[in-house]
Order: sequence, then C-alpha cells, then structure tokens
Amino acid sequence: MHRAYRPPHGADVDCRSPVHVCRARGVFVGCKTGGVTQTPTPHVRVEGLSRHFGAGESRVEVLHDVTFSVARGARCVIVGASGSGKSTLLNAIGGLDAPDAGTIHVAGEQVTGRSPRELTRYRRAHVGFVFQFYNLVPDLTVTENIQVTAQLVRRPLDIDELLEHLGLTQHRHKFPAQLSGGQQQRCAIARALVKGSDLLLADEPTGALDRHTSQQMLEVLDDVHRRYGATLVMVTHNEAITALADQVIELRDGRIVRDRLNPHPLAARDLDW
Ligand SMILES: Nc1ncnc2c1ncn2[C@@H]1O[C@H](COP(=O)(O)OP(=O)(O)OP(=O)(O)O)[C@@H](O)[C@H]1O
Repeated sequence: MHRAYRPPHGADVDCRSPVHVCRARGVFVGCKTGGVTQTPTPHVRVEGLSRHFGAGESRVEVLHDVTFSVARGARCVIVGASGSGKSTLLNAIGGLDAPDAGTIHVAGEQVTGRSPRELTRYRRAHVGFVFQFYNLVPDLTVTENIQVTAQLVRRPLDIDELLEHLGLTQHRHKFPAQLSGGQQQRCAIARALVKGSDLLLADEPTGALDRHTSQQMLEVLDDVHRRYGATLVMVTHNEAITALADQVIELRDGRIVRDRLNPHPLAARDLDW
C-alpha cells in the first residue's frame, strides 16, 4: 500500500534551521558547547568514531575520534578534501561499514555493534542513500528502479507523486542510459526517498554533474528536504555547498576541525558558485 508523505513526528517542514526544527518539536534546549548548539535528542549522534584500513606499513588511519550530532530535520554538510574520510564516515552512519571504535546512534537506536542482518533492517527502515554515480540498475526503467526499493518496506511513498515532484513523470519508462546525469540523479533521489526514510545520506550528489546541473540538483534536494522533511547529511569537497546547510562540519585528515551552525542558510537557487 502506498502512502502520501507526512513529516516525521509532526515536524514543521517549513522550518529552515535545525534550531527551529527542534523548537517546533519541543526538544531544543539552547545550550552551547564548543560553538555548536546541542540538542538532548539529536537524530544522529556520532561519538568517538575511529576507523583504519590496512595493516602494517599499509595501515591508514582514516577517522580519528569523530564526535558530532545532527538535529532531526537539519541539513548537515560534511566538507573536506579528497581522502579526508567523508565517505567512510557516511558509510558508517548508513550501516555500510563498521568502525573500529566509537558509537553511532540514529533516532536513539545504536547502529554500531549490530549484526549484518540487523544492519540490513536498520538501512531498510531508516536510511535513504544518494551516491555520486547514482548506482541505478541499468536494465530497469526509472519506475522499476524506484519500485525495487519501494518493495523493501510495507508502506512506501506514492511513486507517481514522487516522479511528479522530481520532474520524472515523462521519463518514467526510460532506462538509466537514456537519461541525462541530472535525471539519473533525480531518479536516485526518488529511490532514496520512496521508503519514507527519515534520514537521507548523500555522498557527493553533485560530484558527477556540471555546474548548471549541480545547481538544479541542489534545488531538487532543497525542495525534497522542505517537502519531505527528512534529515539530510551530505558530504562534499565543494566549499560553496556549505552555504545551503544548517550545520557545517569540516573534516581534515579524518578529524573534525570545525562544527558550526549556519543561522542563515541560502536557498539553492541563490547559491553563488
Ligand atoms: N576499503 C578501503 N580499503 C583501504 N583504504 C580505504 C578504503 N576505503 C577508504 N580507504 C582510504 O581511506 C581514506 C579516506 O577515504 P574516503 O573515501 O572516506 O575519503 P573521502 O573524503 O570520501 O574522499 P573522496 O572525496 O575522494 O571520495 C583514503 O585514503 C582511502 O584511500
């Protein structure tokens, strides 16, 4: 059975900052730590996260003691140079990779330390992924790509409605190879949203797109964020994109060097590249 989207727990989806979202939900307490406003019940809480790859001489320390929180309904942008550990961090939040140390909680539930089966259940219930290279199934049409994910949950969002919102209705019967990069990315966003997940994780969603299409894509993400109200955690190497965020986390060599709230996030159409 399909359902129309309703914002999670009655959150005010028109609110533009995590502070307001939290106020609307009555959980904002306004205490400040290290320049960042903390909330007692963040949607995502990462604590003391560390991750390395390899062994011996080829050992690479990728994340070091990473700690931060993201409020429900916020748009958080994690920015850093190539190799700074952004994807590794996003994959850990999404339950695709297990850290060496530290904990991750999403919606109050611990993600770290779960079995592969439990992680699959967690991803199905809570997480929508948008990847740089879309990861669409080439032999399936736009609608079928979205249906595959919709089938994973009992009450997916209405696919026709999603296609309409994302400007894909006229492309619904096309295969990925027949779409532009921007259309493929919109299909990937629809696929990520269709489960009704309240956490959207986007790994360089504009990375494979030209500047004009990137701007359009950010407008789409802006729109779906407002319309669907999910918490958005996006990683990018593009500093300009941080202007859209409610919260900006700067990662350098696997460490957080800055974590700040942005009281005046821009709309994507106003972004100056
Ligand atoms: N599975 C893996 N095995 C070995 N090393 C890895 C693995 N995954 C990531 N790394 C290394 O970890 C470091 C961080 O990688 P990660 O992809 O998280 O960085 P990133 O900031 O997302 O980079 P980019 O912007 O280029 O995608 C890199 O040095 C990378 O080579």
